[in-house]
Amino acid sequence: AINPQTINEKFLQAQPYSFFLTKVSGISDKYNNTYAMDIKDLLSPSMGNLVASCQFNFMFDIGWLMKQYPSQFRTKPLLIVHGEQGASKNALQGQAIPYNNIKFCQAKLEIMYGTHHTKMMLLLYDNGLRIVIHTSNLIQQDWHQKTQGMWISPIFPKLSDISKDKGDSVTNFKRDLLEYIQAYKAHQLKEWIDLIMKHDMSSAKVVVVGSVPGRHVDRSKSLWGHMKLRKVLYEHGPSQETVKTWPMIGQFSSIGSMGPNKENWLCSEWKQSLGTTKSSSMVSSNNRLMLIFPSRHNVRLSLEGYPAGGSIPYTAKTAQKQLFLNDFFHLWKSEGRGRTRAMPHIKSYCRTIQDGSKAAWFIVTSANLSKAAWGALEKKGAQLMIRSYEIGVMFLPKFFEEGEVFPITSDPGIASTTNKLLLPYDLPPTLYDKKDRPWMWDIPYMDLPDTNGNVWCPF
Ligand SMILES: CC(C)c1cccc2c(O)c(C(=O)O)cnc12
Repeated sequence: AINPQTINEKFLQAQPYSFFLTKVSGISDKYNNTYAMDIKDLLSPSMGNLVASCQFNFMFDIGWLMKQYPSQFRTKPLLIVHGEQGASKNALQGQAIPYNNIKFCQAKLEIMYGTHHTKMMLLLYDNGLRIVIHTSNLIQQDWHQKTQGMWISPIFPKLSDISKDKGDSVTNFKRDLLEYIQAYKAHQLKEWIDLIMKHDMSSAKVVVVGSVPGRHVDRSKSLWGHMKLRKVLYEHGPSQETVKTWPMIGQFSSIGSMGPNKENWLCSEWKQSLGTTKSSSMVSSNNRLMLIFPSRHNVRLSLEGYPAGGSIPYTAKTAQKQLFLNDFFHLWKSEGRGRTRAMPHIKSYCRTIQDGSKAAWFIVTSANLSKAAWGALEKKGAQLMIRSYEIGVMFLPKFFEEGEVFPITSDPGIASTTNKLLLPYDLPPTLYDKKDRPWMWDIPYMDLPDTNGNVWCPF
């Protein structure tokens, strides 16, 4: 169906990638009726008869979240996995006082500046278990007028009790998901770990790419962050031959401090990981790295206006320390998806041929462009230091029987009649003009009004 009418038709149309954007209010329905889901769709009875759920996230509006569940599911057990401490932990728990079905699990954050960014739903139904890995906070504004991404798993059926099968897929999705959740070492997660173990995830076609805080050494160094990406590309990536001239693209909604020049981290270890190919991790430094990040005018002219920048927390202080990034910045443009004015909160990474017709791989993740999220090598590369919890999924052609590369498009009409992977933004990316500047959320913009006629005074 070109224009699916039901949630199930929408879900089926987006297979086998099952990569969706969130619904955006204020744009033509045609951009929301396909390859897009609202949170109410995800929690709808059409997706399954909910028995219990677990919500991993960073920001929560519990009252709003409960209203997104259909009324008959609002009393089902709900575990909230968060990273709050002290007073903000008490405030979060205070939000849930009216709901006796809600329990909490506090993810430990023992390294400074770490955050619990991971956004994931575990949805237990009477006939199986569904996993959603996404980029939206559980607050109304994150599902209103932003570009957000999600991967929705099929319903994984229960393993038959006598089954000796581990129920994993060729991408080791189940092993990696379990390893990620076990890394929390939280007793509140034990029942969900046991549930995951009891389900057959052999149909999962994506690879988990997660980050867990710590100083990871030896075998653990390649379990997380950009070193996991490097390992996956070394084992399952494109051949050096195929992609040697192909640029790498990073797209994100915040940026960390990465040293005074590109050789400190961005174009050394991080770019080396993105540039890894099958059985070769020689860094082809002449490959272009393109960074898609909203400019000041992208934000000003967005559906939300300057307030969209409240979710794009790049500070002038950090920007000032890394002006080399200005050569890499490209505008947020999503005409194909009708979302040029829906500011990105999605984070995605890929490697594509210059004309944007093919991709060697694609990742949707909670991870912004930061050492905290992807990790930084220390002790002469012997350890990978990660500050935050993150999770994303990687799409590799070989696991979708697509040969070595994906045909890609950013036009839903083309995607619905072909088997192309539908990207969230237009390709090739558009370089900033000379006078364009990246959005910074902590400086005033008084010279030009935004969509709503307002200026921005962040003091
Ligand atoms: C500076 C921090 C607190 C911040 C501000 C605004 C939006 C943020 C956000 O959306 C995330 C996230 O989604 O993980 C994480 N930190 C965010």
